[in-house]
Amino acid sequence: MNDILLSVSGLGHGFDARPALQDVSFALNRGERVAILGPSGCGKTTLLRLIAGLIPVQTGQITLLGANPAPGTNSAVIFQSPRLLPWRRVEENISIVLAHLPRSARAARVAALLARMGIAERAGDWPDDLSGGQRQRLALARALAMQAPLLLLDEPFANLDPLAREQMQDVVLAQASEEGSALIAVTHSVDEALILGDRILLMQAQPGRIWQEFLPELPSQGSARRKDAAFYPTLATISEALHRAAAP
Ligand SMILES: Nc1ncnc2c1ncn2[C@@H]1O[C@H](COP(=O)(O)OP(=O)(O)OP(=O)(O)O)[C@@H](O)[C@H]1O
Repeated sequence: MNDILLSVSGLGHGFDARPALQDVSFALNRGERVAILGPSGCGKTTLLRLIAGLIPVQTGQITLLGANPAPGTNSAVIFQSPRLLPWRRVEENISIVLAHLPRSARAARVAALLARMGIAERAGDWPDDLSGGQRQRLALARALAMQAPLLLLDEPFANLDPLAREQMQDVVLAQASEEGSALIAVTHSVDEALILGDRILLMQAQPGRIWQEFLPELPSQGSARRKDAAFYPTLATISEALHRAAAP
């Protein structure tokens, strides 16, 4: 049974009359995970920002179904750089999005998220005193704290070392599963697309559009997928398609 959360239809976007996206349409079910893969400049970030409501829609329609009427509560975006509040301590950077909870529930939730991210002992520190990787973990914790039905990831693991990247991918996937959140992950990496997505939309540039869709059959979840027999053959097939998508 389909339970559609997001519908994107005939979406187009231009900057200074230069087309960045053209006729992008897809739907996303509740709890579904989609990776958006494509060469540099094909409009992945623009698509994500439109879905997040960070830039206004010019052409086409984006509908979040059954959305909470309070603005900003239906999706949580995680960017490549952390975008923290440097004048708030680590724990306050998370509790600020939990103002609707009673104080004790808020504290428990902040503590649980910091522990899950492996930065519990930094709760009382300033963000500027954290390492780059720890700051990104905090940004992930803050986005997950929102318990939004839709998580939007714009390469948030790109600046992490490979081990931390794998850990954070798995934490985000586990948390999304527990909350029943759907996920759209923008990435340049076929490996990351296969780890995060159950469905992969491959885009082409000039103008940015969806070119191919892949539904890899990988029984495991998260980084454990690398052990599935189909993982590397699927990676090879999609890498080849990505090269063709990027060809002039
Ligand atoms: N604010 C802006 N003003 C003008 N042009 C923009 C703006 N944002 C994006 N563009 C242009 O729109 C196109 C798509 O950009 P976008 O950042 O969405 O691509 P992308 O696929 O995310 O790229 P990358 O993988 O390199 O991050 C590019 O040609 C880019 O130069």
